[in-house]
Amino acid sequence: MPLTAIQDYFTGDHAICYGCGSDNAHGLQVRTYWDGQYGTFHFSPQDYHTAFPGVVYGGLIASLFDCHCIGTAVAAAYEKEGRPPGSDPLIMYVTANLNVNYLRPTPMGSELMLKSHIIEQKGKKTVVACTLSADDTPCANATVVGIRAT
Ligand SMILES: CCCCCCCCCCCC(=O)SCCNC(=O)CCNC(=O)[C@H](O)C(C)(C)COP(=O)(O)OP(=O)(O)OC[C@H]1O[C@@H](n2cnc3c(N)ncnc32)[C@H](O)[C@@H]1OP(=O)(O)O
Repeated sequence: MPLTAIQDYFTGDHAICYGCGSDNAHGLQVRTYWDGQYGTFHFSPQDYHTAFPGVVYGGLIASLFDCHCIGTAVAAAYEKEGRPPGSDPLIMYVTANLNVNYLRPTPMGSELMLKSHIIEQKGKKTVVACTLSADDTPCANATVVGIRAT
């Protein structure tokens, strides 16, 4: 697994995203570690991320999927072009579609693991699938359609 997350290569206007921007002090700080096959991200929900007692808020989960999957699309695109991550010209994707299945309540108090992989890379479009697990139990999964913006 790389030591640097794909989002850590982003600067300026590309580092202000609420989900993953390193310059956004109020953001979620999503970080995607891409190993060429999977993207991995760990997140520990805080007390204020709750929906109701003991259960993580679903909108937060959607946000984690969103930025982690877009980060996966960006990292995989650099790899496909044989270029170092973050190198110019910058590769950036935006979310066209985010589809989340909530399989069971996601417990507060556990570290969450998101694991993503590429389903399709074709033209401007990349489709990414991701599973969110707590204590090795899948709690939600998602499919994200990313469209290349730059
Ligand atoms: C360095 C990094 C920095 C990164 C800096 C940090 C970035 C963090 C990113 C966070 C993620 C976000 O929240 S991004 C913000 C939320 N998203 C947005 O605001 C995007 C708003 N929507 C748009 O701008 C537009 O609709 C686009 C760009 C998504 C698509 O418009 P378009 O360019 O006209 O696309 P178009 O040519 O028609 O379609 C291209 C392909 O995508 C498919 N497609 C288009 N829309 C959809 C859709 N909703 N659902 C499924 N598939 C779709 C088409 O079928 C086609 O597939 P085919 O025929 O080729 O098979």
